[in-house]
Amino acid sequence: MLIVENVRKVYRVKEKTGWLLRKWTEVEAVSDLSFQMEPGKIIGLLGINGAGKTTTIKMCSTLLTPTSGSITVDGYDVMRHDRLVKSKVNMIAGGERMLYWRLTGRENLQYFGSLYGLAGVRLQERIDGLLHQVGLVDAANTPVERYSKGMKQRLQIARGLINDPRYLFLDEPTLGLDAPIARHLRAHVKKLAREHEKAILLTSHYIHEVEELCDEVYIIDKGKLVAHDTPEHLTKSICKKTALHVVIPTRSDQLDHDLRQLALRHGGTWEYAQTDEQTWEVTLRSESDMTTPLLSLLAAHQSPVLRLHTERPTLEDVILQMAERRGA
Ligand SMILES: Nc1ncnc2c1ncn2[C@@H]1O[C@H](COP(=O)(O)OP(=O)(O)OP(=O)(O)O)[C@@H](O)[C@H]1O
Repeated sequence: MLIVENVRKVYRVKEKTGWLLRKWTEVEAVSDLSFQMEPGKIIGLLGINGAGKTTTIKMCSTLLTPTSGSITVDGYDVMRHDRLVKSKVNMIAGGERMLYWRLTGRENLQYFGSLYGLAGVRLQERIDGLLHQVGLVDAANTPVERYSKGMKQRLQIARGLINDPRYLFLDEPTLGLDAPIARHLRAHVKKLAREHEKAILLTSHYIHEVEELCDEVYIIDKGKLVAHDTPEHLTKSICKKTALHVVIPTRSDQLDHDLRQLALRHGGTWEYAQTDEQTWEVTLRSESDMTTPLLSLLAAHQSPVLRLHTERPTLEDVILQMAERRGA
């Protein structure tokens, strides 16, 4: 297990206060944060503002020292046993950083492997296995500058797995990738957790990706934990309202009145939108299901129903709602 307990990180920065005057100020990037990562599970770390995600990942992977609190990896403190911890963790970032473009895919992996003390036959076998796993065997001896975006990202994965880490941090792994490549990569991430028993922490601005992959989600704002739950529970507990959309051919004053009454009785809201010259879309939002009373009401008005669909809230709605509440 990787256990983060009451961790705080304060950066000291020099600020200009006058023509030649400078003073030191403190920025609290992470405040009293606690969470856990366990093999086989994917957790999401989502931020509302410049929330402290990167700072947290850097502390967990020994690149930054926490100001206070503790981080342990399989019982080893990240600062006191940093060499041992380094062999158990790794990070994969999105975009095109962290690779040497002039070197081939294989040479990149040889270089990064050597940083972990790997060499000889053991390193070659590991590289062959990883190139196979990410589908880059044929491109192994091609310079990375000739790789497509998707190939570079697959090489990033191989690089992140070079030390066979138990704990893997994925920082925006699908940033800038086309939809089919991103989908392929998500499937690979799932496999790493479910079949290879990796403990994965994912940060992503693509909320649907978090919803699809993560077993649990931690939401942080300005370094503080504001919510922790499964994506489903978070959605249910924070965005309770389901939207019911119905398309009808006519509207009348009496129908408007009755729809308003229906929405009020269910503690919900209602609105109309003209979809084209002949049709109207009514949207009713409420915590309770209004499908049956709505259909009865429309039947009583002898109004045909051209289309009806229900829209359940998503994790994206949760984040937007939280950001609005906190004035982000
Ligand atoms: N080296 C640094 N020195 C001073 N302040 C920093 C430093 N790195 C980050 N910060 C500040 O700490 C806070 C958290 O930054 P961090 O990069 O961890 O957030 P983040 O959630 O990764 O943001 P984003 O999603 O925008 O990358 C921000 O207020 C940022 O300005």
